[in-house]
Amino acid sequence: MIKLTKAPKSGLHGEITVPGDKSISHRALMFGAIATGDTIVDNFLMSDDVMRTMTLFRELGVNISQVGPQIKVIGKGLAGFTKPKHALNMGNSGTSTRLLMGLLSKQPFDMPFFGDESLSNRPLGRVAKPLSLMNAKFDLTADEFLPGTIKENNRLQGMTYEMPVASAQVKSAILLAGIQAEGETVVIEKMPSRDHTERMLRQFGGTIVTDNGVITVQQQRQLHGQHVLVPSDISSAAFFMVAGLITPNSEITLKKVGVNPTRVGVIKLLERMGANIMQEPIPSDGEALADIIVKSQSLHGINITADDIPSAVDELPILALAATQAQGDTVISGAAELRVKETDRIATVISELTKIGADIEEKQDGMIIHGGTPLHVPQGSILLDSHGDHRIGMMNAVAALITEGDVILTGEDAMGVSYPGFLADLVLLMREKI
Ligand SMILES: O=C(O)C1=C[C@@H](OP(=O)(O)O)[C@@H](O)[C@H](O)C1
Ligand SMILES: C=C(OP(=O)(O)O)C(=O)O
Repeated sequence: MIKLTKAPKSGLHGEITVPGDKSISHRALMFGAIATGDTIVDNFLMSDDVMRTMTLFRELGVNISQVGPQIKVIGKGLAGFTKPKHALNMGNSGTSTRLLMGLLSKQPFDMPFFGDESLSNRPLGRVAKPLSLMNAKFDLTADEFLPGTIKENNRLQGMTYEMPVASAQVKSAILLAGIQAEGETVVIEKMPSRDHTERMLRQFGGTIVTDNGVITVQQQRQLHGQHVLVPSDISSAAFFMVAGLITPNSEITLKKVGVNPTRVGVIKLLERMGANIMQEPIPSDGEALADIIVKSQSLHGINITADDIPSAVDELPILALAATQAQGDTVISGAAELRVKETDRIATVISELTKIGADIEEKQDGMIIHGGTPLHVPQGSILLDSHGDHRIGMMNAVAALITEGDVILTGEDAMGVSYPGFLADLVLLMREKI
């Protein structure tokens, strides 16, 4: 439990380097583990979810160590894992679970796996079904949830699969099985989702062809350990972008943020809301990087539709907060995926922001946010709860900056899933301007 005060009248000021990208850190461990030779990772994210993936690979016999500020993974190759002694604990992490169902779908032993309460309510049929078409085998609950078992299997068969949902986790699970399958594996995406798996496979020496939403891989003979530089996570930076925009008199610089085109939806949507967000590109051999500068500005409501969702899927809670401060209505539709994240993020965004005066209507696949509502605590103090969801916890903290009255955050530990030092960084920005 932690009490947050409103931001000072002088606003939020300073420079923040948010931690490494969660999606890319997971994948650096995965590719490092299945490659031969050493992989060195810079700016690796030490958060609860990524540490889960690290622990899982250690249980599979992979040597992973910290060398100064870097992480070193000694690759085992795809056939080098040893049978884990315990059931694999996936914690709260959807990315670990779904990607590893693909990556570990051709191992000579059964692997029981389980997760926490939230993860045990997230759908796995979306990966189990396509992977089963490739001859992978899973035992899951009748509803296709955890706990379950990734079954022993010695043969995968390539296939062509048209994705029914826009999901980088589903796409990545199929590709990570595809690189071990006989024949060709083709994934067809209607809407582009984050492409870190495709980029990293290429970086590790693999062959992959991407052509207008059609992604083709073959069985890969050998991948080679690499040096991976993880950009700062745009999904974490998004909380400070919105904080800077909606807190009067602010100016915040976010350093070396990953601006991969499949991830910059939050910037594009804020620009559509009228924000002027400065990007100073930084030369990079890998994923695109930029410093991002935001100043307080007025915003207006917009329509956010299905096409906008994949590149901003994790940023919708903080965008909803921005919309409460915009002039006019913001209509979010085609976002039913929000209902199957760490929480039902349509329900939890509404439950927390309406406690402090936001005016939001719930829709099955989104919400209508009636903007221009000053946020205030109706009486005494108010508890804003994360519901165990890191992104809801961080949204609550940013809301507190502009809320009149005493806001007490509960369940703030959840922030450690993607950004353990979030509150410390926020407090840094709140120091009076010198
Ligand atoms: O592939 C990834 O690293 C992720 C994909 C997204 O999930 P979906 O594939 O379910 O959309 C995103 O919400 C998650 O935080 C990370
Ligand atoms: C949905 C998220 O992660 P995951 O699916 O890996 O639990 C997230 O980080 O917002």
